[in-house]
Amino acid sequence: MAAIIDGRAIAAKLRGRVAEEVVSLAAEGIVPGLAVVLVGDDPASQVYVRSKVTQTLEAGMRSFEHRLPASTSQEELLGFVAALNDDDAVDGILVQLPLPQHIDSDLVLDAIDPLKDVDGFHPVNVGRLSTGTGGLIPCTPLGCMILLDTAIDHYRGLKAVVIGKSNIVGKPVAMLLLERECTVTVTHIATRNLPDTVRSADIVVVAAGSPGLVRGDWVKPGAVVIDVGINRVERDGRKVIIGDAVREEMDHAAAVTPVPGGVGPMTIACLLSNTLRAARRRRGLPGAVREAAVA
Ligand SMILES: NC(=O)C1=CN([C@@H]2O[C@H](COP(=O)(O)OP(=O)(O)OC[C@H]3O[C@@H](n4cnc5c(N)ncnc54)[C@H](OP(=O)(O)O)[C@@H]3O)[C@@H](O)[C@H]2O)C=CC1
Ligand SMILES: Nc1nc(=O)c2c([nH]1)NC[C@@H]1CN(c3ccc(C(=O)N[C@@H](CCC(=O)O)C(=O)O)cc3)C=[N+]21
Ligand SMILES: [Mg+2]
Repeated sequence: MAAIIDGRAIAAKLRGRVAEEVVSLAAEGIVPGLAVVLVGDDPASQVYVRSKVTQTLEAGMRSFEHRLPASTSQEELLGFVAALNDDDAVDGILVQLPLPQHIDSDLVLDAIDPLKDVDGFHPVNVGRLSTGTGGLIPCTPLGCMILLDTAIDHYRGLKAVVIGKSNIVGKPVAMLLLERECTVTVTHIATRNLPDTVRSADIVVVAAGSPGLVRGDWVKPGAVVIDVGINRVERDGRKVIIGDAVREEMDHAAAVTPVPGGVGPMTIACLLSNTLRAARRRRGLPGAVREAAVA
């Protein structure tokens, strides 16, 4: 039987460590603050933003929630981000994606102060990740690595296959695996013979947004499967959330992450840990939780 990696429990532990560090920073008069900006009323985004706000407050940090109408212009949003950059109470800025069609999200991400970019999406942080020179690391990839660490002792030389090449998951998780000296293959919609490519993997990270894409016979016995996919589907007349891998077919894997309760909760815990890290860094204090979690 494959081990089920308990993302909820691991995320709760990480949030607990963040909360402890927040307490010790408070003794120095520092309270980290996270600003979350939501433009429009995408229902999934509203759910995520609510969890982020609640968990930020539970960790003892300040939360600044900004809900802007879908009609917000690009100029207005850029002005808003500039104000958050200048606000000393704000250590982290997250602009929830996707943004409405009429807004160029690359321009918005470019406008965020890299030191406050807790999503790790600014080109400076993307560059820092690719050169291995510090910076803020995207939350979902970071969460994937923390979960992988529970199942893998030695990454060096392992074959990792990443399904998906997005800027927010596929590419950065591939960079982190490469940093650990895995041999990394990044696949996407044009990849030929995806099943055979996946069959060669010791580590599979799937972030395609395609429910049930990865079948049991794609997965080598003893491989570890990290399922990033969040798909809302109807099953037996009920709305449920499932991942990109068929969990029931993964018994021969060494370990798999469930959906829900796997990568999702880690994403938010890593957001809190990045906010703490940004708060420390901005004040010239040495690093925070991340070093301990992903050495
Ligand atoms: N758990 C969490 O915290 C998070 C979960 N997610 C979830 O992860 C999934 C991916 O998110 P995101 O990266 O933003 O999505 P994107 O849609 O931006 O990227 C999906 C990627 O998967 C590739 N892809 C899609 N279908 C296939 C297929 N059948 N075969 C091979 N490759 C495929 C696409 O290829 P191509 O580029 O060629 O089109 C693309 O590179 C979604 O379900 C999303 O909801 C996302 C962020 C956080
Ligand atoms: N700027 C930006 N940063 C993001 O990090 C970002 C974003 N935009 N846009 C959307 C995606 C998606 N995302 C998730 C966060 C938490 C869960 C999560 O907590 N999932 C739980 C609950 C799932 C549920 O019930 O909906 C779970 O998987 O167990 C999932 C997905 C962050 N994203
Ligand atoms: Mg895309």
